[in-house]
Amino acid sequence: MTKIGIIGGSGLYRMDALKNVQEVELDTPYGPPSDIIVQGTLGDATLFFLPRHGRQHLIPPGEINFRANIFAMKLLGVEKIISVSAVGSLREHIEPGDMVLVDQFIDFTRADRPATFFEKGITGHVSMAQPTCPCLRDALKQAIGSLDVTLHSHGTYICMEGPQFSSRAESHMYRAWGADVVGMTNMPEAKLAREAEICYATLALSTDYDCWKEDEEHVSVEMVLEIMHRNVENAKQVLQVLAARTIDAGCQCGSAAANAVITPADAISRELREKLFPLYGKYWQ
Ligand SMILES: CSC[C@H]1O[C@H](OP(=O)(O)O)[C@H](O)[C@@H]1O
Ligand SMILES: Nc1ncnc2[nH]cnc12
Repeated sequence: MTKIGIIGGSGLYRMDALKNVQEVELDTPYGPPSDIIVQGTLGDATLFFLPRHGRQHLIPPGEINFRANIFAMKLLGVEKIISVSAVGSLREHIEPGDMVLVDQFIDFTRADRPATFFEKGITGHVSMAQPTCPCLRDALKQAIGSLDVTLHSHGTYICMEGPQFSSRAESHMYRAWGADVVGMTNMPEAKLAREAEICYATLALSTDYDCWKEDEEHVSVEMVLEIMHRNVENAKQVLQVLAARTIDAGCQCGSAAANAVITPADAISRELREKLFPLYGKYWQ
């Protein structure tokens, strides 16, 4: 059975459709993940659901322990992660309620978000040229195709620091930089998934026009949650359809770190090798 991790964002805190549900409480070398992970079956897949802000939305974007979340998914054997995220639209044609299959990111986070597993005695550089998994995106595209939802099958997500929403000048700047949607959470999540050799794709739900569009009301939490409540069932439906299908395995995500580590294995301390064994042990046998 394919093991799929779902990282739920604003407005998606549970997945009631899961069968054979078990709650998994895990710890990682980086601390505990955002919440208990709910494991269950859906169609032909085993799903692991983790709300990135916690079930009660206690964790703001800048305080999410992204390393713990991704490491926990790896410990559970997750091979593919779908990030479900609320985003502001930076383009007229991406309307609130639309879905966007993000394929590129701009990391504009600025505070202290630990963004790598390669530190303190090991150096590695993975490629982020194609930061999302083409096979997983394709499977999501097919699944969304069966619903009555407007889908944009490409899009660049700029990850801002937050937690405040952007100023109008920033919103215009993101547009000038080529971003299509804005959010606060997909970085460093996507980078860490790549380092952990887990396929990653973002199912973004457009909830607002941020604040660049002067004929529209500027974004507010109320607006985001209202649109999310109306559309979260669609996102769950997509996951249900996806879980019933076979996802093409032709991507390179599972070996993303194969040639990334510069530090020779015998120069990495035993302690560090033990810590990172769930991620890179296969290269150190
Ligand atoms: C509640 S509005 C801002 C909030 O929503 C998005 O969260 P997520 O990506 O987890 O759905 C955005 O990134 C902000 O964290
Ligand atoms: N306009 C916006 N800016 C940042 N994050 C968001 N999440 C949803 N809408 C957003």
